[in-house]
Amino acid sequence: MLLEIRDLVKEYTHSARPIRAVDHLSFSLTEGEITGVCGESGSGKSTLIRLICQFTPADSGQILFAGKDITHLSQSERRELYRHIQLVFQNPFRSFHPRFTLEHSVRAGLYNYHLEVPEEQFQSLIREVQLTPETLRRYPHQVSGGECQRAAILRALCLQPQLLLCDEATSALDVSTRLEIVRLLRETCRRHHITCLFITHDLRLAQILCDRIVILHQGRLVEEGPATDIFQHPQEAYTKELLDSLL
Ligand SMILES: Nc1ncnc2c1ncn2[C@@H]1O[C@H](COP(=O)(O)OP(=O)(O)OP(=O)(O)O)[C@@H](O)[C@H]1O
Repeated sequence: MLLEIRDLVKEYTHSARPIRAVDHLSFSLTEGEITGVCGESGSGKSTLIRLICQFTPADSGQILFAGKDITHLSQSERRELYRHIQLVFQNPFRSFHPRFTLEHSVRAGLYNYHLEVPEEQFQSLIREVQLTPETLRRYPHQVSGGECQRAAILRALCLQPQLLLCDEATSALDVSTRLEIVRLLRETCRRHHITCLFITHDLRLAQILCDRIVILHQGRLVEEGPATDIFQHPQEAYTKELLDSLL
């Protein structure tokens, strides 16, 4: 197992009514697999990502990465962790500095970790994400959402992460671009043996992309299993409801 979530709990207490966004959640990610975490708005998907990345502290439970407890890390340990766990966000434009070219930002990811990718390999990765050196020399406002998201995938890829976390990484794109990015993610993860956690409310995309599916509802795990089982033989009423809403 590359990532294990064990009995994880996160409650937001500063609102009038405390909200348990993640409620005794347990599941794990097998190395090299793409797991889709699916649920409606408010089911706790983004909170889960924030907990894994340590953007917010867990109340209880454990997160293990490659067997190591990463639930509560120091700042320097967190920095080291981010080399191995890369994130692709929903809005590609917000994940790049507007005053730097895409290439500058992609290479900065490497400088930050004192890493070097031989130029030939860098050019090959650019081709792999179906960008051109010319597009990379542009600023974020000079490229399309799809191109910007490809650059975000390239930036992650350059660091050779073990785990890629995608938080609604295709939601801000139009339908055909969404499919292209999903295919790119699938091919890239397979080729580089990257484990992927793909957070989405879009079950159709999860069906195309994912090996395994975890269904969340109000912070709880409703059902999990191989994607084919979940889509062809859902066991839980809530999963059936979600699938019926696709028809
Ligand atoms: N910072 C916060 N403070 C208080 N409540 C929060 C906070 N962040 C999220 N919540 C609440 O926690 C619950 C889970 O939210 P979360 O954003 O994790 O769900 P989600 O499945 O990612 O939803 P969406 O798909 O709409 O982004 C929701 O009820 C939300 O209102």
